[in-house]
Amino acid sequence: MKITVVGAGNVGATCANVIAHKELANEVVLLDIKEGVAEGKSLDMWQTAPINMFDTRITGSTNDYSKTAGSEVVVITSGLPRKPGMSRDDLIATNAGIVRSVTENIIKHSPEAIIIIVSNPLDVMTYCAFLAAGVPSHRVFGMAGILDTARYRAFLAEALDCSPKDIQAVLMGGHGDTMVPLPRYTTVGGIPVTELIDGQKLEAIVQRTKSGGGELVNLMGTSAWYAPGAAAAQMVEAVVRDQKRIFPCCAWLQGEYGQQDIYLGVPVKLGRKGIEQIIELQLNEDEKALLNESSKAVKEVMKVLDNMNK
Ligand SMILES: NC(=O)c1ccc[n+]([C@@H]2O[C@H](COP(=O)([O-])OP(=O)(O)OC[C@H]3O[C@@H](n4cnc5c(N)ncnc54)[C@H](O)[C@@H]3O)[C@@H](O)[C@H]2O)c1
Ligand SMILES: O=C(O)C[C@H](O)C(=O)O
Repeated sequence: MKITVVGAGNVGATCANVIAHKELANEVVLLDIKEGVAEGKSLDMWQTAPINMFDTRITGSTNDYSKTAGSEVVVITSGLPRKPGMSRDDLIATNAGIVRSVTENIIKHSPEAIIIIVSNPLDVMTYCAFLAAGVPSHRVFGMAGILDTARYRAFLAEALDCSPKDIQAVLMGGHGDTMVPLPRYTTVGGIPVTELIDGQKLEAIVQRTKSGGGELVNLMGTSAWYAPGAAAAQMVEAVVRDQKRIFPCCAWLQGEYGQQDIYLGVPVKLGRKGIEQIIELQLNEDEKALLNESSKAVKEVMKVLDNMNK
């Protein structure tokens, strides 16, 4: 088993580190365009192996895609992160070109790979990779929902003074301000969250979740990496261990939820084949309206990409 992580920046390096710690592969290749960065970080990580007791071999490469050949799973994190005052959508002009060329190189050397996109704006970069890869959509999907629900679950655990392990949640829509956390599908040890917290507090947590990425950008001057890296690694784990886990992921919709030809966050089953099932919830009218609003926002950014590709 060989896994490649493209982009050895904050998210990519964190993701590769988690993959190695969990021994999800025999080999992890970290690739970056910046001379020496991937080699340096992978050497540093490899030197933690005798301390942290793992034997996954981590190697680095400066843009030599032949080193990634035969990868079974590839995580793409290459691209600019946003700075305070920017939206994720502002990154499209730079990141679309990066994601397209990276995907083309990856698929040339690993035609059977499953590709997980992390670069922002997430939903549209996943669409961009899908177009560039020319492989079935169950093999190209994006990471956002695991991160967004992790934030939501962490905020709830704090408010309820309980373990985050006991909080289960679903969140749908695009990875932006229009994302749709779903309190009706949130439980704490099997108990509906609405029975444990008052409506106002819950609404405040929903709002904080929607701007959770921006909160961190404002604190750090760049975007988050520990939770994003761990979230992408959790998706890799579900695939390589064929766990058939149910996660919210950014998936290509062909009629599900009334959405056509769009990458959007929905609950899916993740296993060795990638997205093995899209799960359709019976949303109520309010939830449907929020999802439609989010889909509209993503479609607007997809149009920008389509115009760039003309
Ligand atoms: N989906 C999510 O939930 C989520 C979460 C966090 C970050 N992100 C996004 O992930 C991306 C990376 O974030 P980061 O914090 O790691 O940024 P970073 O700047 O720390 O790292 C990005 C890396 O990409 C590399 N890179 C640029 N062009 C490349 C190319 N053509 N080929 C190979 N490598 C290339 C850069 O050299 C850099 O090392 C950003 O677009 C960010 O917005 C998404
Ligand atoms: O907020 C960002 O720009 C990065 C990422 O999408 C996040 O949610 O942390």
